Amino acid sequence: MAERDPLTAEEVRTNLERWEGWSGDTSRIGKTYQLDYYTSIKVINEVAEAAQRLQHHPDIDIRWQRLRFSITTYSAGAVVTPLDFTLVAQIERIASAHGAKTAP
Ligand SMILES: C[C@H](O)[C@H](O)[C@H]1CNC2=NC(N)=NC(=O)C2=N1
Repeated sequence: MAERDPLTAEEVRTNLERWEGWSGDTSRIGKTYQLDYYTSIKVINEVAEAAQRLQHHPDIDIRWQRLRFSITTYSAGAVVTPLDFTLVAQIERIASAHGAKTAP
């Protein structure tokens, strides 16, 4: 299984179960955090560094008290791949280090 090979629906489901608040399907996965704007900017900066290292970049939506990441592998045809979950792990590490909670 190469990092940019499409995951099956079952593989996506199994991977999603490991990460609180992440949801999606074989096309895209995402999570919304409850986090203040200023701290979200710090999180985004660190996630951007991880994205550069991985050469894999999340779509990001930032609002006053919400920060949402949405991920797909465009180069594989906008499907979910193992690389997306590698990025999830990085986002979770950074977000939790800044006290981010799963949005209700
Ligand atoms: C060559 C490689 O596909 C591209 O450089 C990278 C860049 N970052 C990327 N980010 C995301 N989300 N999906 C991609 O397919 C992707 N491709």
